[in-house]
Amino acid sequence: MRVSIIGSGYVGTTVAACFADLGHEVVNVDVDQEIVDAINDGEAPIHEDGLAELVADHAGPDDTGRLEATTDYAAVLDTDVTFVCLPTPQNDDGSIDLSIMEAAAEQLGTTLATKDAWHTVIVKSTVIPGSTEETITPILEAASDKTAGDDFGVGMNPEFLREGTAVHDFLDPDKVVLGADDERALEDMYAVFDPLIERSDAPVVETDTRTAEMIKYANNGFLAAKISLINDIGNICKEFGIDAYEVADAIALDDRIGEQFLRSGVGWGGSCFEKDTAAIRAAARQQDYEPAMLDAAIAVNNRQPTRLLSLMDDHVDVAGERVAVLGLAFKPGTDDIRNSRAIPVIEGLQARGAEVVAYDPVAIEHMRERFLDIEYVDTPEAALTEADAALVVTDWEEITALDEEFDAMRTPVVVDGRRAIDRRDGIVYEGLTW
Ligand SMILES: NC(=O)c1ccc[n+]([C@@H]2O[C@H](COP(=O)([O-])OP(=O)(O)OC[C@H]3O[C@@H](n4cnc5c(N)ncnc54)[C@H](O)[C@@H]3O)[C@@H](O)[C@H]2O)c1
Ligand SMILES: O=c1ccn([C@@H]2O[C@H](COP(=O)(O)OP(=O)(O)O[C@H]3O[C@H](CO)[C@@H](O)[C@H](O)[C@H]3O)[C@@H](O)[C@H]2O)c(=O)[nH]1
Repeated sequence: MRVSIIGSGYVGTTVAACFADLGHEVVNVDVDQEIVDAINDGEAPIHEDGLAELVADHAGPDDTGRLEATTDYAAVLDTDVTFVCLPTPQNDDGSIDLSIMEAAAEQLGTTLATKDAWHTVIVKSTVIPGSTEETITPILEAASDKTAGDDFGVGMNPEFLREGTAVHDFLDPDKVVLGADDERALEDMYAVFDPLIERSDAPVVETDTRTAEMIKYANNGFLAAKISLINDIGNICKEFGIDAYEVADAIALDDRIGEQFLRSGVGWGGSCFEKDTAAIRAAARQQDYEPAMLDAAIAVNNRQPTRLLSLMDDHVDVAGERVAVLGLAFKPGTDDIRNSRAIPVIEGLQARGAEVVAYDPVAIEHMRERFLDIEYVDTPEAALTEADAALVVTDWEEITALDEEFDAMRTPVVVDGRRAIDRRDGIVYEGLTW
């Protein structure tokens, strides 16, 4: 199959490299020349485990020739299907901002106007139910002067990969959701996904585009709420002096609960949970429905960094004192700091007049753009030296391995938001939920 992919970020580049690896001929279309040049040089434009190898295998000088990139939308004309992997950010009121999708649909439709053969467009971006059918398809029809279902197909295929394990998640998914409103579009989606379905044995969910769109929000809403529920339970455990991790291990033995996403602590961050829960809440309110559970999930998540800071306040007044923040990325394995819990933690420290010194193995450059006026150091030891408190925000391996490094602190108060550090003599240790 010849596949074009509009948007070459976390999702678009991963999907393109994986499809090339599965034997398809793939072209990435992106407005960013640097990203396009990187791919054509055989280099991954983002940091994802296993991605550099795949891009090097299929694009660049000694490649299989199955992956290339361009800024020119005309490249879609030489392909059979187009995946749209563009950003779907939020407006100030939390609702979805579809303007990037709309502009791209217009450009794609105008390009497809000159194609005589059938073509299928598949929305992979996370979009509110009805967006593909009521917004994207009419723009494609108007710009191409063609009719969906007769001249071209439209599908919706939500993506469930996680940052940090994107290549693995894409190649070995728990499920593949194929949403289509016409038979031919569904056939094209199968033609692209068959090698993946065969290799991974993943169950396929066949549905319409609106349901496919909702499945993505339900998936993320459920996972975000699951973490908030274990955080709520964890906060109660802490009040009773009970270890929430021991409780979580026990409830995980119930198949109906399962063991994943039961790590309580400073809460969820990242590019998706916040914007997707906000977008589906806003959409629900537009339908006059009050999404009480999702509201609560967000409220609990916002509370966790405040609880971390107040546990620190119980032991030390940090005004004018040095405080180490260990971990800045929203989770280990990525340099992404979008909605990282480190942001409210640093804001809280600054509000207390603390001198903040931050460490992260890969995310410092990104955080420097957010906070110019704090100190960044290359090692956890440097952050801890002469510190009056240490706050653990991301459970990187080099942070969980810390031990005697805490001896260099002036006042050894350690408040752990990720259950990364072992309690031991010589430090005043507070776990957020244990
Ligand atoms: N990041 C994730 O882990 C993840 C997982 C599942 C789903 N999603 C969803 O997938 C979508 C894409 O997310 P992402 O994280 O890959 O975004 P991203 O910001 O990493 O990448 C988007 C890319 O689109 C390019 N772009 C912007 N406007 C363009 C245009 N008009 N034409 C061509 N290219 C253009 C940008 O240059 C960028 O490279 C979003 O809807 C997101 O919610 C993301
Ligand atoms: O038990 C847990 C599990 C995760 N987290 C936190 O939750 C956040 C999100 O983690 P994760 O889901 O692993 O990362 P994402 O890359 O944001 O992936 C989510 O968002 C993507 C974008 O929509 C979806 O595709 C994925 O399925 C979904 O897991 C991070 O801050 C984690 O530290 C916890 O606090 N406790």
